[in-house]
Amino acid sequence: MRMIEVEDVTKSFTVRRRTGRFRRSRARVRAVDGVSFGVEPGEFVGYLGPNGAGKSTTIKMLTGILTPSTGTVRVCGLDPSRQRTALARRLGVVFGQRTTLWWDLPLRDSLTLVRHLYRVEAAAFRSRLAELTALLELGPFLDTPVRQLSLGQRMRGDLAAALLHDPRVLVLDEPTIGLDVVSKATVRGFLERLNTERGTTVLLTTHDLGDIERLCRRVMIVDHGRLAYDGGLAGLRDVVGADRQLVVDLARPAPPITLPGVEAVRVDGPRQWLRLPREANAAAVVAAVAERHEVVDIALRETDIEELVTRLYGRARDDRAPSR
Ligand SMILES: Nc1ncnc2c1ncn2[C@@H]1O[C@H](COP(=O)(O)OP(=O)(O)OP(=O)(O)O)[C@@H](O)[C@H]1O
Repeated sequence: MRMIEVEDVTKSFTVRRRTGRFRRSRARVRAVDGVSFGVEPGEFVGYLGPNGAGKSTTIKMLTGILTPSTGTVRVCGLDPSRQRTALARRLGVVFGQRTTLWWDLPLRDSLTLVRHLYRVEAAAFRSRLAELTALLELGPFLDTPVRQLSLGQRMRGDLAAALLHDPRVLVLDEPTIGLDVVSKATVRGFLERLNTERGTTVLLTTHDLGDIERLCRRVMIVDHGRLAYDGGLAGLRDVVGADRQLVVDLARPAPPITLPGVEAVRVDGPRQWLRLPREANAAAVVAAVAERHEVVDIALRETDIEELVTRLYGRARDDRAPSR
């Protein structure tokens, strides 16, 4: 059974717009527009898109907070909006922007309350709490009130709360937002282990491409409510048609290097940046450059993921421009 199944789902909202000084009209906004995808057990999937693309709306439909306007959603075989209580036992949810913990209670007491909400047995709770405390390094602040925790500590506490009942699927909305480098690394390392060692299925929305590169074997990119891409990171390079760059350090400054199919896109003293088409044989280009010039150092760079995603967002917009 697939862990998540989304079939031709749309979600529209009615919004009121000012159309004149005293006039308002109602308009329908399609936040999610015909999205379909499936997630298999044990997958780790990234859900990316610019602001307002429809990510949070999708997550809310997966967790049962919102009901789709049309189409069907199944998580662990259940209809989230109709079987929310049954689903809660199989699903963990973390929203980076808000906490599910009680501000005035020490973290330990908050987690005990969560234990009762999910009806986790005392023995299972003890061993699970001990395990999560070790993995997320909660020990030093288990007895601190939640309001006194740093953002990174609170996020680790929220992860523990979402996972106390050992759900099969974990849905995360921006779990690393605002975290410093060390906290990010802890959270990412934890999620990676959860997925590889426990087999928990994870769906993650983020604007942080570092999260995606570190964790996700598959990415879905949504733009204007539609899926613009669904596949591996390597495939994204092919879809966007990304070039590679050869950075060449010569012994001394020289005019821009020209070779068939290769273009010097930047020259800075003895350093030149050459654009290689994807199909070019990098070894042959390196040999040709070395034959003509005295080369001190050479590096081959793939277009980074930030650039790929920016290009894909731009392309999705260009595709739609004529119909708007
Ligand atoms: N309750 C609502 N009522 C009206 N419009 C809404 C509502 N919720 C979302 N929208 C609109 O739906 C669209 C998608 O919003 P959504 O929050 O899903 O985007 P997002 O991809 O999560 O963005 P971000 O990265 O900024 O969180 C936006 O145009 C938003 O204004």
